[in-house]
Amino acid sequence: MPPRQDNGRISPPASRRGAGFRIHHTKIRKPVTARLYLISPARIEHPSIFADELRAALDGGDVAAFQLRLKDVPDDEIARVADTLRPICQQRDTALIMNDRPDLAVKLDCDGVHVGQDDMPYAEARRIVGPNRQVGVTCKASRHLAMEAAEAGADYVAFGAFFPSTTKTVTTPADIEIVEWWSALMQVPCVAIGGITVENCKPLLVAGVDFLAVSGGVWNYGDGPEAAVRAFNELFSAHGQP
Ligand SMILES: Cc1ncc(COP(=O)(O)OP(=O)(O)O)c(N)n1
Ligand SMILES: Cc1ncsc1CCOP(=O)(O)O
Ligand SMILES: [Mg+2]
Repeated sequence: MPPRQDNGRISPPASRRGAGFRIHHTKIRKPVTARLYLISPARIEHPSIFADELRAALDGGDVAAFQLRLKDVPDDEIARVADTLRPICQQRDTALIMNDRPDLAVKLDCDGVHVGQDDMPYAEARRIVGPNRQVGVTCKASRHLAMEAAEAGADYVAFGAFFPSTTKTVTTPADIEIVEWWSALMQVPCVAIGGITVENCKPLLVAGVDFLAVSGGVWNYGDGPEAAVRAFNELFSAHGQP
């Protein structure tokens, strides 16, 4: 007989656990000091080469989440990349978040999904991923969208873009003041995104942001991704000290 889990669902032995069988997913919880939420490059041509880059980045320090954001890429290619990167994230307790696609988040055993306003409503994403995976929602610069998403049950709300981004050029500009307002009033964690770098992130930390979502600021950092993650974490610790 396979072992029973607390919630009564049957789970196969660890040796036979594959995609879709994990019940306990890595959660993005409200942190005491800010944490890094890493976003993948939009294309990953060679998963095994990128796997080494990701390992190095995660060796630089704490990373709460890694979002697989592959744009205009066929599902089988996304699956190949996810299968290569999933164990790396799991070993380090970094939540693996699928961008745009709740169906793939389930199929590829991710810890959650991120949906934007043009992807699908929060409720639809939640229906697809169920209660145990995380759902984050893009709220751009809108207090209204953020309150709506949080009220509906989103695990985090994302504001931005705070700075010009070379990763996504068409964005809605957001003011740091929205982070200040959100973190003073709300318990649901907030993520800031858009052109964030080691050099420009300090005002977001001062405003009380929970997570910094960063792509170019890590992958294109002069001294490499590992140094970038280390530098972000040093800023988080310095900011967290009284
Ligand atoms: C953490 C986080 N915040 C915002 C976004 C942007 O999502 P969306 O508006 O759907 O744009 P695309 O990323 O799909 O181009 C995000 N991906 N992650
Ligand atoms: C997905 C997304 N949404 C708003 S800006 C952005 C890109 C984030 O990447 P970068 O950190 O390189 O600006
Ligand atoms: Mg999207």
